[in-house]
Amino acid sequence: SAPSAATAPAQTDGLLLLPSAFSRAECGRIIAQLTRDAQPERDVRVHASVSRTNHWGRAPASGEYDWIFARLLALLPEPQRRELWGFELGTPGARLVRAFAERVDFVLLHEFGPGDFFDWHVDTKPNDRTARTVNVNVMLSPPSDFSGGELRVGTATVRATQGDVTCYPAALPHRVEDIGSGGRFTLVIAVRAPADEARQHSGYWRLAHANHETLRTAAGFAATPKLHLVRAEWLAAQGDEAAADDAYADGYACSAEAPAYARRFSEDGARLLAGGDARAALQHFTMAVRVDPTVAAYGTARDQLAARLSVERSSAH
Ligand SMILES: O=C(O)CCC(=O)C(=O)O
Ligand SMILES: [Fe+2]
Repeated sequence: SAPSAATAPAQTDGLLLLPSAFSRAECGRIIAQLTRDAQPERDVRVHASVSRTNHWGRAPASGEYDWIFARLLALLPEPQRRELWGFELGTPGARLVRAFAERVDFVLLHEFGPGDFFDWHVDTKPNDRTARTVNVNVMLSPPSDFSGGELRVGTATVRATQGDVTCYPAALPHRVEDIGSGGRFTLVIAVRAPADEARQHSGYWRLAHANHETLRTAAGFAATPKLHLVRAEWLAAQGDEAAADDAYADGYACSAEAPAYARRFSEDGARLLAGGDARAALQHFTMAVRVDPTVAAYGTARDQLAARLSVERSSAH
């Protein structure tokens, strides 16, 4: 049988840890169960910044994973079972496991080998219709099996050992550090709300937004283009286009390709101007200046166009 959690789980705004939830043998059983049926799927997307192998599980309601769900629920104390970042993980009683299974969007075994990684991302944003809420992450490999590969969630770095479970909101930026050597297996259990709208009323977005704001002040944020990009997409999903543009600009500006991005904005702006769309051109010139303030010509182009537009505006009155 599995060791039980020695201490009550620690929950911060972004993380809930269930140490030693599964024994070594059970971790092996999970890997065997998930690699038995499905064909592995190599998932390498440069622009989504991921490199890993997926082993997709069967339908969560199939009953195959009930023993895993039952363990998680047994280790979750009642208050957190009822409310984890605004969501209940099932109703108490005999139907607890079945109710939880209905809340599971998918079960997925991740396999990371040497050179694999998973850059900063969120798994859900406002209005994306996924209803995703909580990610449950079971570390299936012992630390001696691989180097690198730490899970980072918001400002926290998770030092999980085999059998440990980490729960966190799917809307909080997270990342798997590059794997140096060996193999890293994790089981991902993606939990969702009964309906997408439920997240609106639960305070889920409010909390997620607070987490994004906290992360923004963390060391390393300012110089990490991908974090700015994730933040920009988050703000855009919330409908805050102006703040999103600022975040995009910050992301381009701190990337190694900043001069090339700025040149592209400048060229696109010139094209838009030639095509008669002066407003959009001004936006592009403004981005060029923000992304690479060292090129004086971008500032000149922006200032001249801004002056011209303001003259046109005042003479129209
Ligand atoms: O730890 C992992 O393997 C993946 C983490 C992740 O991004 C996720 O579970 O959504
Ligand atoms: Fe994720």
